[in-house]
Amino acid sequence: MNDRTVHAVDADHAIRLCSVSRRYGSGDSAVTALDEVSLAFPRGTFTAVMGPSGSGKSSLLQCAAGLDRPTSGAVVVGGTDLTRLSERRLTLLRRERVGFVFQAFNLLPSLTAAQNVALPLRLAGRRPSRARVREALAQVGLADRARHRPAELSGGQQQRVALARALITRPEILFGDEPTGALDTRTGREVLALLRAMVDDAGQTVVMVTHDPVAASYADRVVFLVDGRVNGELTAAGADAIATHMTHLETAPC
Ligand SMILES: Nc1ncnc2c1ncn2[C@@H]1O[C@H](COP(=O)(O)OP(=O)(O)OP(=O)(O)O)[C@@H](O)[C@H]1O
Repeated sequence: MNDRTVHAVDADHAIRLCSVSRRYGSGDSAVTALDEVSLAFPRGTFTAVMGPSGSGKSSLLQCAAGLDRPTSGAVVVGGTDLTRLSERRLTLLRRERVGFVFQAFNLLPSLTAAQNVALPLRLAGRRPSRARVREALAQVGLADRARHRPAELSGGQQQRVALARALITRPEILFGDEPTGALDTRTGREVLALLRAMVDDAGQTVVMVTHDPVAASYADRVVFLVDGRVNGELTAAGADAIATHMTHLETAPC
């Protein structure tokens, strides 16, 4: 690829992983969690990452989000290779250009919903306007709960506050690690519908690790990992087709 092609590719993709490997430990106890994974996540798309336990899903998310450094390979976010950044610049990039939601909502209990949402901007030394916080809460349907503390909100509402907090910096990409794992079925579906709407209406890029075929069916594309390698993908697939594929991966002989 020449420079011009590289720029064109990066304009179309929120993030690219190029031959990313992550090894833990050394010698006899060394584990290869990711083995030369190359993947691109086009802007404005929703990707689910699935695979058997231990296949490398969390390692992939951690490396892609700049929370962990690959042993080798490159992670390119908006034209910047994360693996070459100093810790300080990596922290800044993560804070401003990447959003996260986890299974645990990780809200600060003593702060109101609005204060929790404003936190990433405050940590970045910026003073968030009330309008911007209100807009983020309205985006997740919680405009009327701004002054409530987490204990006064349902699990689904708390996860929506966490989503608003992740989106307040207008990140290039939003990562979710089992974001509906702690929610009941109906509430989980509401959060998934919200993620889908963020992609369709706001052009957000979303990458989500999940074990749930129904959750994965909200995505445009499902990428499957096995033993730290990409092992196929499905596009616009329903939950039944995704579940069948997963069963096949889990029962296939090595
Ligand atoms: N800090 C670590 N030190 C050593 N090995 C690790 C570490 N983190 C992960 N691993 C190993 O790397 C491999 C991939 O782990 P990872 O957590 O990425 O898988 P996963 O697909 O997310 O699993 P699960 O679905 O069970 O959460 C596993 O064999 C795991 O034991």
